[in-house]
Amino acid sequence: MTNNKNVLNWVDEMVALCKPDKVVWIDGSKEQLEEIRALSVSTGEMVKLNEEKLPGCYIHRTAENDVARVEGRTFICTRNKEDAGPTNNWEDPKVMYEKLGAMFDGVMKGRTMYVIPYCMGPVGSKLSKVGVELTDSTYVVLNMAIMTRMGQAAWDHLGDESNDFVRGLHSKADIDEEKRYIVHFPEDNTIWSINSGYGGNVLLGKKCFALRIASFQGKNEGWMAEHMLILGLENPQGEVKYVTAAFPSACGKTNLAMLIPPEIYQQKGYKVWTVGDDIAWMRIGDDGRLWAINPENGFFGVAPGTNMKSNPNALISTQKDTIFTNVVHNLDENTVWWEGLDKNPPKNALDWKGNKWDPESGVKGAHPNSRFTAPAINCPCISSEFDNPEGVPVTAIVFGGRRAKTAPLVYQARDWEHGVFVGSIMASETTAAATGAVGVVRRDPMAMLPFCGYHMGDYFAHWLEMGKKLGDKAPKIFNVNWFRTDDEGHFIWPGFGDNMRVLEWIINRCDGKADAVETPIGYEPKPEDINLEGLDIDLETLKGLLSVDVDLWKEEAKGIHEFYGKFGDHLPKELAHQLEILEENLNK
Ligand SMILES: Nc1nc2c(ncn2[C@@H]2O[C@H](COP(=O)(O)OP(=O)(O)O)[C@@H](O)[C@H]2O)c(=O)[nH]1
Ligand SMILES: C=C(OP(=O)(O)O)C(=O)O
Ligand SMILES: [Mn+2]
Repeated sequence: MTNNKNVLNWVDEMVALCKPDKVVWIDGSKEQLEEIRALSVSTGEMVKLNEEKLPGCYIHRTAENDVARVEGRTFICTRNKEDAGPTNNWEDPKVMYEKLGAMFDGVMKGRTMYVIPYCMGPVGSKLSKVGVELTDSTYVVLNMAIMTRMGQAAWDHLGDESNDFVRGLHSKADIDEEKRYIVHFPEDNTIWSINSGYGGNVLLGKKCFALRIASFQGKNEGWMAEHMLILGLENPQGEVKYVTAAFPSACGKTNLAMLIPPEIYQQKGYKVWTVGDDIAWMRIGDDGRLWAINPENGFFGVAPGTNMKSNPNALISTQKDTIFTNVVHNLDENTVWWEGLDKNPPKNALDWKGNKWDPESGVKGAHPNSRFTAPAINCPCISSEFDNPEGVPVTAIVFGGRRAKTAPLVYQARDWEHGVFVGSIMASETTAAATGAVGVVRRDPMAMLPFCGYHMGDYFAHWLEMGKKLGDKAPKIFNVNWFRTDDEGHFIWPGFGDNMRVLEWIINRCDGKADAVETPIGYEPKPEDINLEGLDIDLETLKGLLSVDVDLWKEEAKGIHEFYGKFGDHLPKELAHQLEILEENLNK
């Protein structure tokens, strides 16, 4: 399938280490994938769902202790500890290779090793990169087949000589949490993942390659790998402007990427097109603008809360050729269910643990981080530019997170440098996407805290550097918060489709068509410039959503000082200066 010696030698080496009984090279053909599906049904790894209602769909359950990313067991192994920075777990690569080498030794005895070639990004694009994942899990093969452009095309993209591919090794040997490791060796383009079967830990093209390894490559090669959705907003004249947005895991990327505008906007002819829902790779184009591609080929979305009202495009995307993980299995219909799908939980069903489930019991049927893996081509609003090797030009970059108070509905950075500051001080409540407490506010710069493959201070410097190169062609930078709550803890802003009203202001700002007011933290809309037509939110409530509480922000500034302190002399002086400006503004 490939004559690339770099690939062949490395596969030989890993086969010698893992000692599988059999090695199967994945060509991505329909026949081969169908065989693997049948195999995975025969071993109980997956259950085939109702072919009439959910054609080509399967359900899978992970182990109960293996349902989310494990940040405490995720490592960046650079030769110098300093290069991994204060926000990553680190170990000496030699020590880690030895330790994990012992765990991988013979781990695939009696098992099959699958060799998965995949291309991140459109095949043939200058922005795309190849990875190879070796795994003993058919679930991984079938998910990678949805999430990436997998098979022969990837070998063709790589060519016979290139050594520029990411070497991924995964085994699901033992599900003991204490033996679980998700390890990156960015200097060797290598990822080793052992003893997990959860998507974020084992679909190595996604967070491991497309963010952690790629961010490191981007720093060295002059581009950016970001935890961002990409959407195209079409106006009534048929012009499309592209927006990227970075929100932490389970904070609304997939939903915003597939937004359906409210009725009044649809009537005027506004549309949103999805280019990507999780990851953006961005380079400066020949025209000096920033261009983005989505390196993925599918959606690994959070199931709970997805329904025909909140996100019909996502739900429709899951109606065929989809793999569901850790959702409720409706036994009468052989279909799936999750909290927030509809008001009719199935009576005869298994919960995400595989136990008989009683919807009246008060126990959740689906895991809060249960997921669907759905092909991008299923999405009714997939962009015509999805496969464009050039990508799309970015007009605006949006940061955001879950904040019950502090952050207003939307504000704009004064310039790129201030925008980098705004991204760097992002904070958000933790979610079920990673193990650990949920709802605790933590700093998560650019939504990259768990995904930056090098020193985060140097990452900020890279952002500043990109801004210098982009000059006046740089996208405008904004911050949003859909999650402000009232005194009873209810979300004030309706969110979802109505986020269109905020996007409209953002695009109008970029076009020089909307005014703004200056606040201590940046530019905000004049309340009357946010269209509230058809909403039961009055101008006073909107003013509340836009308010900047100076006392809260003074506290915030203290927190930023503390956070910045971690980065020592890696913190760019521009950001320290921006913090001074913020404090001056707050004390005015
Ligand atoms: N209140 C509110 N919740 C939202 C909004 N957008 C998404 N969510 C919820 O946030 C959770 C995660 O959303 P998702 O789009 O899957 O996040 P992702 O992991 O960043 O892609 C789901 O429970 C959504 O229903 C919004 O605008 N407002
Ligand atoms: C795949 C994941 O992504 P997200 O929640 O950002 O969609 C994850 O966090 O495991
Ligand atoms: Mn998502």
